[in-house]
Amino acid sequence: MSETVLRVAGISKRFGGLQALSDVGLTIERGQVYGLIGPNGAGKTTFFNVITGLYTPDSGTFELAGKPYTPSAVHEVAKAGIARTFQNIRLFADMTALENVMVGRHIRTSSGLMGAIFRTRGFKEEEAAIAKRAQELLDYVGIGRLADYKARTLSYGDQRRLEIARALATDPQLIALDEPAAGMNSTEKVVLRELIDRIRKDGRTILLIEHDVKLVMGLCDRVTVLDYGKMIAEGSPYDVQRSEKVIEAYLGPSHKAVAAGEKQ
Ligand SMILES: Nc1ncnc2c1ncn2[C@@H]1O[C@H](COP(=O)(O)OP(=O)(O)OP(=O)(O)O)[C@@H](O)[C@H]1O
Repeated sequence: MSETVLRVAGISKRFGGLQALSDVGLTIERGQVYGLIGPNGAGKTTFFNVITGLYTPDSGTFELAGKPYTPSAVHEVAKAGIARTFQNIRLFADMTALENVMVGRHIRTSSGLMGAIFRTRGFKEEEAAIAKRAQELLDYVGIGRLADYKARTLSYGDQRRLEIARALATDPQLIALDEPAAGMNSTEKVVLRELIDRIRKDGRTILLIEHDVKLVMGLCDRVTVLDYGKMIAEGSPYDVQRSEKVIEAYLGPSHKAVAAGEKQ
């Protein structure tokens, strides 16, 4: 039986005179890769920012794993179980790859500030466990050998993978990836696709904003398409690619020919 991880409804967000989101809602089931696509400025990142507590919506209801949640603060949202990456990579540039992942893990630790100040035995044991888990996650995303390198020295593709490792470190119910393939070459995209597939197979649930239509259509179970802040389609990749509204607003007429060709 399917189990809902995220259910949001009626999200609206206005910036001055601009209605960035109008009555947007979606439901993501456990184990799905869910795609959010649309033209530039459609409201995808605003949606991410709302569900992760960076922006306060004007309206909307939120439920994570069956419990209502209020995305009021980023830290609280991470604790509740949503982790994310950013379109413009946000790593601690002068910390090592390992340390960056350890930071993600710290929201699940218990020793607290006093333990850190007095370096209690409990704190040291916890730190060792966190470092071990962080190394495992670096290995998992394929950059284990770079653990001791400063984040800023990593290639673009490796920095994106490091962001994913850091997000996974919080043991999220839902991992939200904001354009993970941006700036990647085709080889890096293949590796990324395999990684996202593996994360899903290992039981995680993923929300993906991505402009690479091939990647989205190949990976996602469901897709929502936004245009000017409104939902213009929701469904399987197969159906969404054939929606007239989506072709007109986003995919373009050449895609229509491709989709028609596939049917034959
Ligand atoms: N903090 C803000 N203040 C004012 N306007 C904003 C703010 N954030 C986003 N917007 C506007 O809201 C609209 C939606 O932007 P958003 O970044 O969510 O789109 P997007 O679909 O993520 O686009 P892209 O694919 O280019 O990243 C745009 O017109 C943008 O200029």
